[in-house]
Amino acid sequence: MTAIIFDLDGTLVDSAPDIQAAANRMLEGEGAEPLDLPTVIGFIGNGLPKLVERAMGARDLPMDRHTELTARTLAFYNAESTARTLPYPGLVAALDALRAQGFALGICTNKPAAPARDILDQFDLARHFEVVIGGDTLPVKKPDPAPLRAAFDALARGGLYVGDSEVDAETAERAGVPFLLFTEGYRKQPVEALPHLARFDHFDALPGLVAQALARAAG
Ligand SMILES: O=C(O)COP(=O)(O)O
Ligand SMILES: [Mg+2]
Repeated sequence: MTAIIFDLDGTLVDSAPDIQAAANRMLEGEGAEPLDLPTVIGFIGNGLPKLVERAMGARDLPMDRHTELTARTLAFYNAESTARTLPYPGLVAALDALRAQGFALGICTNKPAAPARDILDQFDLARHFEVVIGGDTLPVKKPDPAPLRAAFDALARGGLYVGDSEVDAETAERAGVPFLLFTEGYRKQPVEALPHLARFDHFDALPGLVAQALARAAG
């Protein structure tokens, strides 16, 4: 049996507006101007500590202040991680179809594991996934391949990675795993710039694409 591991932010759920709200509450506390949504989307992908660093921009940020602001942003986010977040259209039907075909599903995200699980619970998605590796599950984050390898190891099988970003494409490449690119997420560059076996713009297409991709990866 094959495993399919998914990224979370910008892949399964459009979560940027809640991330923006948490970042802006932190910035407000610092007396700083709020960030617009495209700017925040550009900061997503390398995990929350990196997002806080980017949100604070050129401001002097010693390590203990960074730790404190990251904790504060995470607390704001944990308190409200789903108010403005939505799964992408067709997601549940695609997950049902993949599980009916016998695939084991998992998550490998740079989002901390606690809010990742809250989001999965809130949208009744948790039942689809046998493993959740968050950005704070291991000492390293994507694009280090270790979190993705840990997800496959937990399911004791190989397979495909599905994600939306440069970070995901690099992670898959470094892990030696075929990558499927969801094109409606938070990617910064054109699709051609990201190594991928195949891509899709709606979850209705995913089950068929997985079958094709596995045939191509095998052939
Ligand atoms: O938390 C982030 O920066 C990105 O999260 P993701 O890995 O689910 O896209
Ligand atoms: Mg993502």
